[in-house]
Amino acid sequence: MQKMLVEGGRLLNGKVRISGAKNSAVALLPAAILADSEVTIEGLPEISDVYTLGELLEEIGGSVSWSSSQKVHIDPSRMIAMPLPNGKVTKLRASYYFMGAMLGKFKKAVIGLPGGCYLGPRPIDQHIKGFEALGAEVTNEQGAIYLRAKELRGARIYLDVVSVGATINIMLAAVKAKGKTVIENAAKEPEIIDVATLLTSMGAKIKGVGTDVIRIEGVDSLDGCNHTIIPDRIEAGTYTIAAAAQGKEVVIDNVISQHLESVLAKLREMGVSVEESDEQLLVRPGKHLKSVDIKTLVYPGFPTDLQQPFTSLLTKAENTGVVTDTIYSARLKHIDELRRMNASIKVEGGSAIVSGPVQLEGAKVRASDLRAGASLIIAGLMAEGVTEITGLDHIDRGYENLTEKLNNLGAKVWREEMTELEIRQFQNS
Ligand SMILES: CC(=O)N[C@H]1[C@@H](OP(=O)(O)OP(=O)(O)OC[C@H]2O[C@@H](n3ccc(=O)[nH]c3=O)[C@H](O)[C@@H]2O)O[C@H](CO)[C@@H](O)[C@@H]1O
Ligand SMILES: C=C(OP(=O)(O)O)C(=O)O
Repeated sequence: MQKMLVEGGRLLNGKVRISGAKNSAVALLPAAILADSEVTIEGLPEISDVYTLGELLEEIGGSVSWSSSQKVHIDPSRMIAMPLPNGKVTKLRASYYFMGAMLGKFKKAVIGLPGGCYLGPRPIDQHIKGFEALGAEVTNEQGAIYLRAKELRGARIYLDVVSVGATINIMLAAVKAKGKTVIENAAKEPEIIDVATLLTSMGAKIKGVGTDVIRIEGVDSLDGCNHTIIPDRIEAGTYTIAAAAQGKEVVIDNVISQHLESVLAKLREMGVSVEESDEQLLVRPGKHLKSVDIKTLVYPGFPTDLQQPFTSLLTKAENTGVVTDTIYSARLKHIDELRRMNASIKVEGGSAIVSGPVQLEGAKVRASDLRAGASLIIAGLMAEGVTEITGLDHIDRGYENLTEKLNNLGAKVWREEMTELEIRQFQNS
């Protein structure tokens, strides 16, 4: 088991290239199950979630071959409806996409309840509501979801909450259902459009993605295709926030800036200069950062996945900023760790009230989830002294070559093996 060490105080300068989007990748890979012939996906991020999903595709009989570290060929022709009640499915959130994809292809599936970041309860009732509306019988038996259908029939499905996962999962099941499916109050995240683009290249008939009403006309079969993934807006946002916190002049390369408008607007309000050009952002922090309030919302609002990194930045800003996460009200586990680093943050009525500016100090901290990890790394870059971060398996689920990318920008970040005592302390805490 490893820990990460961050020596604070160095200014970030130079260019960082953004990888393919995690939250697209983790849906595109299961979507390949639906095809009858080879699907090639290019630009995949080198992260553990992607490798785990590749292994799961092999477990159900898929042939998965890599022609480079970012390009995979999936031949689904020998896949079977193998039950996956436990094991690797519990290591990540997106294993829930095996439900929609296997239901669409085989009309049956057994999938253990997903893992992923613990951000408070993360129910999947809307996914199940959608599958049932399409004609599936769904039961929960000993922590695994059993789905069976004689046939899937298109239906009108209104989502009670706007959910990325439910929108994609229902799309996956509906593309091969008989007749028309309408998903109302659908989520609009760019990753949903990316998945619909792949499915359309496979022969699916989908209209309205990117709006809150998606219309799908079921087809009998889907073919293989080639697809290139979109850049990761959350990784891009993380480096943009890091540059605002501790940068001189940082170019964020391979980014679709429209995907980050809500975040860039808040950074500009704080006094950060962000210039947008083709596929790049040039970020220069202002001399004095002013605090702002942020409230996370569904896309195109401020993304919950950047709330934690942004909280770290606010410790450097003058005055008080209020952070409210309306998607995951309990996504506040980074706050105690930031306090260990001398941050002045109060939690009141579910909001974090960040007072600044303070000089953060290096400390031993734990990443309780993926973006808490990003938040602590950004705090470490700003801090005086060395910050030691444990819980790296979370960070590795979502950030490709993070130490290398930061060091290329002039940071000093490295990983070390933990001692047996440190591992015991980590496991018992
Ligand atoms: C793999 C992936 O893409 N993960 C992203 C996805 O997670 P995920 O797909 O799990 O998140 P959702 O969009 O589904 O969740 C949004 C909100 O709806 C609630 N909800 C969701 C489904 C459901 O059936 N019932 C229900 O009540 C959730 O508890 C949450 O409060 O979107 C989140 C919100 O942008 C991001 O933080 C995650 O990074
Ligand atoms: C919460 C996240 O991921 P997951 O849904 O995969 O746990 C995230 O990417 O911030």
